[in-house]
Amino acid sequence: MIKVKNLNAGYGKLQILFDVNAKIEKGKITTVVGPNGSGKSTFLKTLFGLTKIYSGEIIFKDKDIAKVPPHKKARMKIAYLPQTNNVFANLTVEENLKIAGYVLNKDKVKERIEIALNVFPELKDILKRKAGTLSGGQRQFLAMGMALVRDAEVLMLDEPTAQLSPKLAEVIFEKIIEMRDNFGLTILLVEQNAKRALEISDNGYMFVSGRVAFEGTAEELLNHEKFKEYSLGITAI
Ligand SMILES: Nc1ncnc2c1ncn2[C@@H]1O[C@H](COP(=O)(O)OP(=O)(O)OP(=O)(O)O)[C@@H](O)[C@H]1O
Repeated sequence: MIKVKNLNAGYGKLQILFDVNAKIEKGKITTVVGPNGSGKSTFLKTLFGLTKIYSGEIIFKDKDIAKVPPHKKARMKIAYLPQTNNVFANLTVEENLKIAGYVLNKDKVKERIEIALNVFPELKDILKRKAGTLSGGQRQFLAMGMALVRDAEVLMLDEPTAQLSPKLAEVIFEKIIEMRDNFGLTILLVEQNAKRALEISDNGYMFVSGRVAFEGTAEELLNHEKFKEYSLGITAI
């Protein structure tokens, strides 16, 4: 679905990603893990067009979209959910859902909101609440629901379980699985909760210092000696 070729990117002159090659397969969950500061978030931002790309290609549906700006990528059904500020705080839950579907016609928006509320029934009772007053978990449900309203094909999630209780984190992981299995979404996930994230994933990448240190099926990563050491905190890699 998305093929990343020899990607070099960063912020201004500060290069963060070095020669990254990756394949994000259609209808699968791909998780990026790695130590703090290894460039995981920068990778997602780069795919969405929010950093400076020095060289390399991002192939999506046979086209190089490396230079396509974020608003056009959104129209190409690529959704990016940053860690924070992923909803409009001053608008209600309902307004957020409606705004997510602004490019669709009215009937279609209604239909998509219904679909989103079926996946996130937790939102049904809080439709009139301002998004800024929601708990972390509710906000995450809303942000993911908005991506469903938009009918996104690719969903890039930056640490969706950050600061959530283990129980709520588990609910988010279940929703991610549901979005893959029931809607065929292609999901790219960055997670601190590396072990659990890989357990629900098909494929994985381990980033170290802005480079792909190793890659494989999620199972291969989970069983990789280096990954075991890293997740046990024995080595910083
Ligand atoms: N807007 C920015 N401008 C300049 N440097 C930045 C910016 N955002 C991130 N960086 C730097 O890029 C490097 C990689 O950060 P990034 O957030 O991509 O790592 P990460 O692997 O997602 O880390 P974490 O797990 O801590 O979120 C860090 O050194 C960080 O300080």
